[in-house]
Amino acid sequence: MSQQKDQLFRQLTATPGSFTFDHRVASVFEDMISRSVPGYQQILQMLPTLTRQFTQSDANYYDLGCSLGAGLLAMAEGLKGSSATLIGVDNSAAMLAQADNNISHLDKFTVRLEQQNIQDCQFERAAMILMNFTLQFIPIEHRTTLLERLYQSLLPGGALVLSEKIKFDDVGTSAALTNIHHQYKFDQGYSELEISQKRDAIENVLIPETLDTHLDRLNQAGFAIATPWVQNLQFVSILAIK
Ligand SMILES: Nc1ncnc2c1ncn2[C@@H]1O[C@H](C[S@+](CC[C@H]([NH3+])C(=O)[O-])CC(=O)[O-])[C@@H](O)[C@H]1O
Ligand SMILES: O=C(O)C(=O)Cc1ccccc1
Repeated sequence: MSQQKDQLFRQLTATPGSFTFDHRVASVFEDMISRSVPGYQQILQMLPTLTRQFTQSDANYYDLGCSLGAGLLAMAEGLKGSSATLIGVDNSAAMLAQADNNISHLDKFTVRLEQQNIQDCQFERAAMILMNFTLQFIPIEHRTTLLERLYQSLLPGGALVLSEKIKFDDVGTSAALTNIHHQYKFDQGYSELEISQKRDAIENVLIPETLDTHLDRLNQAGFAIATPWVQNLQFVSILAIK
């Protein structure tokens, strides 16, 4: 990946809610997400194992909001030797242009990238669906319908891996974890100005919900099992099984 260091928020330019997945974000995204989301690498590291566990024959493996393709690469690693179709969906052309480059060596599998809003996609015969920090960008009122459609598209025993930034009802808990997260970003080399500008830019763009809201929605959608399997501060990954 020809990625650069994320310095997008060094200048005083960000306006509230201005964050978009344009070419500037795409060109630094790997660095941005690694230094902003504690536990991101930990989730990716375990994905081959999860994928291996949920492999089924003649099935599809989706990465929704695939960005640069990190989830597709991790799932492909778990699928070694099996016949499978990997499908990455993202609505950002800038992200997909780089993803295309990053996945070009995966010639053992059928791999497809689709530039689409995931709300408009058809899904079928899914053994595994990954939504690694993507649902948080979908308007709340559309999340239930989307998860119900994902559930319908999964094969019996299929898995949804849903990673999200979550919020907390308790003010004290929320403040404590937010402060540690800011300290984490500071320790990763972001300045106070960068941290506060990024916070403003993603306000009302990234809309977190509580863990209970996510688990309730998954149960409502029909999932037999829905459980967090990784949590690092306010970043949680849920495993839901049909
Ligand atoms: N409606 C939508 N339709 C399609 N794509 C969307 C939509 N909304 C947002 N996106 C896309 O979802 C991705 C979210 S980033 C995922 C990281 C990746 N999963 C990773 O594991 O590296 C997470 C983050 O930035 O916090 C971006 O590439 C958007 O273009
Ligand atoms: O940077 C943050 O504070 C986040 O919450 C995570 C994030 C990571 C990448 C894009 C948008 C949000």
